[in-house]
Amino acid sequence: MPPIAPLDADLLIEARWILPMNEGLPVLENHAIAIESGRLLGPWPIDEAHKRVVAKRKLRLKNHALLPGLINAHNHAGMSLMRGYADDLPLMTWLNEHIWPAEAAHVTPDFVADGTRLAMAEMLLSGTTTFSDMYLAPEPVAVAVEQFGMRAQLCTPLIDFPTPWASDFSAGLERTVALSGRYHNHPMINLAYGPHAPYTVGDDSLARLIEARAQLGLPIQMHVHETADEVEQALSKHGKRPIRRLYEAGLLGPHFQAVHVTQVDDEDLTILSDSDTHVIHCPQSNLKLASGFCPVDRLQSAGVNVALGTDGAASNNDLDMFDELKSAALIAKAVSGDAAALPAMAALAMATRDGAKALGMSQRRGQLVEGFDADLIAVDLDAINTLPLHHPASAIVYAMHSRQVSHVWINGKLRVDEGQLVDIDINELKRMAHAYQQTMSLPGQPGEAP
Ligand SMILES: CSC[C@H]1O[C@@H](n2cnc3c(O)ncnc32)[C@H](O)[C@@H]1O
Ligand SMILES: [Zn+2]
Repeated sequence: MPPIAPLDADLLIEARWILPMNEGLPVLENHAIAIESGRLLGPWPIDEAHKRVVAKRKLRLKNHALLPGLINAHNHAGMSLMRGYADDLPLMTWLNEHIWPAEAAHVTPDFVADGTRLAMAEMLLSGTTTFSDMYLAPEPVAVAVEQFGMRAQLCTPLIDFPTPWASDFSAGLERTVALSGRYHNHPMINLAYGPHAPYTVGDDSLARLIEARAQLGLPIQMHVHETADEVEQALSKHGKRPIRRLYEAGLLGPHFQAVHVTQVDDEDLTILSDSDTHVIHCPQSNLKLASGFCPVDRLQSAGVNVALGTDGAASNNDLDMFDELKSAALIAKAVSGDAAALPAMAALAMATRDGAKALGMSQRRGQLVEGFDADLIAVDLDAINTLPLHHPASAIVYAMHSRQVSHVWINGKLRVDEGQLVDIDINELKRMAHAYQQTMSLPGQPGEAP
């Protein structure tokens, strides 16, 4: 047998554990993985890796686990500047009386860019490499995403009333065409349509969206069945539940990402499963707005792909996907009455492989396997709260804190090194957030008697 020619690599990472999140691969112990030109090589046992790879640099992470970068499948990144702005309210009061008036008063393209930069710093430090965003000015978000070196699906805001972005739904569709021309085949940015919700998008607009999609073929992300009230009001207004209305309009399918989905009857379940529609679960936002509980176990048992998102920082109030996946795992057990529901590996899959599937990226992201994009993170498990360590997935999901994220690579580039952002001035971001705190100060807060 002729000797195998060694492979060149930019970096070889040795780790105590690797969680490839591939259905055929177990958790690997004392393995190494390499990065070459933004792609992954390996993984192999450490000894074999040294024989196979000639690397420009090597990194030894002896107490760490490597896993795919987390995928936050639903966010409104610009809303980070509204963190804590209107707490302890139900969804429609929160939106109608607080958030939409605040957006009308404060949201400009600069506000969206600044809020997105703050959000991306928080997401990078807590291990997110890809996020989906639906907010009021996708153009400055795209510029900020390129600056920070993250990956994003940008959902263009489409709603039946004027926004700072577009005068109406049709104008939003036209701007989507322009944006998709600019970012077609972009390595870091994907576009999607972001019709806001069934209660803000009428039947005419749904029909226009279907016509428009026939040309661009983009995915669609929409808030759907967020609360019981939404479903009841739709029954009075349209005589059918929103999932049936969207299905009859011809909108559902493997390109459709339904966010929240706390209300699911048997017919909804059949529609979602038969149409291969994806569900994006946002457990902490649903808890905080008292919106309800997404029946993750029932959906997954019916074959529905469920991804995970934080929603915006105004309803969460953070963008920490490790925190989110722990909440998802615990709530799934309580809601189904089954402690075996959503075990640790399945919760991690929701935040990685299943997120990639929902966003149409599963051929290249969400797993640590040869040829996939080098979007990966290291977590240091040698901490008081993760010892003793019987199983890395258990430690990561049930005990770890996101401050244990030590390294983040996206497209092979180091974005977090030893827990610090690379090439991003965190103090400048803090000063910017403080400045918005002054200009957006709320009457009577803080310190006002309750
Ligand atoms: C059209 S841009 C997005 C729009 O959505 C609003 N929003 C933020 N969080 C939620 C939520 O949980 N349900 C419904 N709408 C939400 C946001 O404020 C923007 O106006
Ligand atoms: Zn949302």
